[in-house]
Amino acid sequence: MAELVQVIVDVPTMQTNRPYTYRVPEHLERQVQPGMRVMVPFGRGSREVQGFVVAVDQPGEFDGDLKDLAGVMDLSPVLNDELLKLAGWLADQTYAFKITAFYTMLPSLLKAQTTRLVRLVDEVDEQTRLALFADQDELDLAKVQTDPLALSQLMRLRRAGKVVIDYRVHDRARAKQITTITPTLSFDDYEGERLGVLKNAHAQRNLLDYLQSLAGKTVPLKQAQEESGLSAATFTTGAKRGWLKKGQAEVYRDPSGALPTSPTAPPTLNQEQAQAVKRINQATDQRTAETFLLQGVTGSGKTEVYLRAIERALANGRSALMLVPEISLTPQIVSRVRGRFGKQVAVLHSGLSNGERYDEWRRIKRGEAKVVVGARSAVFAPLDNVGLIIMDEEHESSYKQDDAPRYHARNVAKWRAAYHHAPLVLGSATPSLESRARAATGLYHRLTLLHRVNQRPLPPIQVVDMKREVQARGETNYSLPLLNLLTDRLNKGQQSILMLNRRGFSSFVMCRDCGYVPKCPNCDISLTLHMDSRSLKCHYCGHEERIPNTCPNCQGHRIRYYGTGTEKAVAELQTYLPTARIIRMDVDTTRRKGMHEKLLTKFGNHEADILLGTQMIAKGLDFPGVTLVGVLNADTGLDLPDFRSSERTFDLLAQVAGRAGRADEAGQVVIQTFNPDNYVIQLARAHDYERFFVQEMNLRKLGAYPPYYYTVRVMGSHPDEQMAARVMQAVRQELVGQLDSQTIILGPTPRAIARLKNRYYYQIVIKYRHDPALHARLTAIMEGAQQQFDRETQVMIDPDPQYFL
Ligand SMILES: Nc1ncnc2c1ncn2[C@@H]1O[C@H](COP(=O)(O)OP(=O)(O)OP(=O)(O)O)[C@@H](O)[C@H]1O
Ligand SMILES: [Zn+2]
Ligand SMILES: [Zn+2]
Repeated sequence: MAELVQVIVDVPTMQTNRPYTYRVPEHLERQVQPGMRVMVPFGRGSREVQGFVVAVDQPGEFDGDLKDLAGVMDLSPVLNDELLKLAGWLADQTYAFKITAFYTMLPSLLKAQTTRLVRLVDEVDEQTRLALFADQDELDLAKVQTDPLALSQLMRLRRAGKVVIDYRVHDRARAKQITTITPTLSFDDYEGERLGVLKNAHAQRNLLDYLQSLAGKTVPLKQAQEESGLSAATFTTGAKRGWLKKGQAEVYRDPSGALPTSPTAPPTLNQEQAQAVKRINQATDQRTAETFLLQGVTGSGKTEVYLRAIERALANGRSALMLVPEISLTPQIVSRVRGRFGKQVAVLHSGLSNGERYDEWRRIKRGEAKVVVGARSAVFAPLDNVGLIIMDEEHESSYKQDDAPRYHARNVAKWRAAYHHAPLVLGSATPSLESRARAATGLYHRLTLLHRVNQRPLPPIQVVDMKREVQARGETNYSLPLLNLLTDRLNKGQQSILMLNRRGFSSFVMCRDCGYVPKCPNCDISLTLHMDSRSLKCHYCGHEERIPNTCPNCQGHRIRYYGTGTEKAVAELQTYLPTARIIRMDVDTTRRKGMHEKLLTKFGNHEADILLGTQMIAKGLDFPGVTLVGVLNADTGLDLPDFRSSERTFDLLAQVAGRAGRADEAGQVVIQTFNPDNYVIQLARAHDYERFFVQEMNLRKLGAYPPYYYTVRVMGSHPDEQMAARVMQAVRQELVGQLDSQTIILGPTPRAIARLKNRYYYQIVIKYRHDPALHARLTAIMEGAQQQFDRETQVMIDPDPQYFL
């Protein structure tokens, strides 16, 4: 009767996307658990690959054909039961390989082939210590793989918490160590030692004084040197004389060490906030997996509501997960959460080094961090006993991952909330239409914050028609009304924020005279510019036309690729306002780590008058000194070939306008546009999300777009363009007639970036309302693609795509 395990191997192909059975060698029996990584022989030649144990079977008859596990990578599971289940669901929902789903949940350090070090962290009996570790306090796990006795002893020590396992790729990725010193003698014994020290050996005498003052306490060597003023060499001498013991302590890298974390006293909640907190806390207490939509205008104090709700979850002995769109863009939120909950907070985001990320992940896994703040992938944080999940700015498209697994963090959050019986709070000033619609049908519980805190008004918005400005003064980024207000703020010593929207840079054309943007005659969305073929294409239906020389609307000759750079905008502004101190913020100036925070801190300290940046400045900033916000080009983005372009533009305008007048001084907003009458601009000007919602829903209904329809995109790629097109034609044929009568299949069309890494991409878009057969059909198509065509064929499926380019 041999023990058998089911293993998903790290061979990401369609054929290997299922568990393989392995026999557990005798010395590992009853040691291997689901969620552990193992090494297994695989395929022809039986090379060793990494894999994840997904199940341990009841001991069964030994089957001679089965291979043995080659070894274990972990002494305890890296994925718990919840995350294992979640991975299975994720792979299925997003049409991804199971192995890809596993790796998505883990810090990248655990993905690579790493050296695994077992380290002693507690006293063990001398015999075991010598036998296993010789005179070291760490050992390479690979070296004892073939020693059954040693392995089982280590697993026992691991369960007793006496050893930990560390992964080493490069040195910097290890758990960070510092040297410590510990006094070894009693106060009186140090007095005795004094007698043996030469009169003029001042350093050693001072060392004895210092050691006495420690009263047995362990301190970092660096701190000891600073406090005593003694050199490292003196401490080494002390160690040789037996006065102190040197040791190693593990410290966590602190990814947000630079952020201010002054403890903040919570303000008294206003009535709207209190009401929202009360409802959420009720659900937390009663452990109901209810979804709330917290719809609060900018500056209404949503963050404070989150903090109070987290407080309640913690008070109930549970943990909390808070998702934010992109942490490096919202350092202020992180510092507020840290300010409230201190060391209990772990921060996860893409800007961390591998080592930092791994440290934070371990702190969470060990239960040392109970609150996790992080961007998209933090939704997989290995928290136990989750009592609350928050998703700030829930409408942000960055919550959807573009690569496999193509998941939306909102759906994962929902799954985990249900698993833990915890409420999920979706917060936004401008909810996604999907979420707002669900709140309308009662699926979500809607909570509103209609007013800014302290009843400050939302800032008035002036819309400036740039067509007239450009006619009167020639090409410029700055209208007269905006320049006048900027000058006024400069004179008053107040600050301004200017946004240059670069979304969709150069990917469409627009008439500079009348604002006309060519649209698809079939789909009513803007056409995408293809420079290679000098044509305009529609990505839904494949319609194609030449770039016009004259404007079909006004017969003007100034058809331009739309877009303008921040650098140019700053230079132009400086000519109008030579004395203004301007900070430029875009991908170029924030590429270096920490620069984003630095620039914001500088602006916060009023070391600059104007912050000019791309849409990265729109989010979450809370600067009391800002009384003017200007949007230089509201149109960019408005006419992108995407049914969500209006929604995104509205969101962005509402967000950026929300940065003005958050403190005592009233704010003012200027929106420059070539389309002043566009309903998106008009409703943003009126701060009227609710009317925008109603109007946009009507358009979505007419166009059969989400949230009335679900969408899924099927992409096929091949090194040969003909083949890529043929594959997608065939996929279409397989679906036609097999789906619900209301289901719509569009395409195939070439993708905007039709060729990537020497592969050609074609896609079809499927729109459906209710189609129970679709999921299984698509899964089958993906699984069968390589057999049906050739090995070079790839079929990828993207459920609910955020972009269609
Ligand atoms: N009850 C309160 N009393 C006084 N001040 C408050 C209260 N609640 C929040 N604030 C303060 O009001 C400001 C705005 O709050 P907050 O940033 O939470 O709003 P928000 O809704 O998250 O805004 P946005 O969506 O624009 O980022 C913050 O400086 C916050 O400290
Ligand atoms: Zn025109
Ligand atoms: Zn079209």
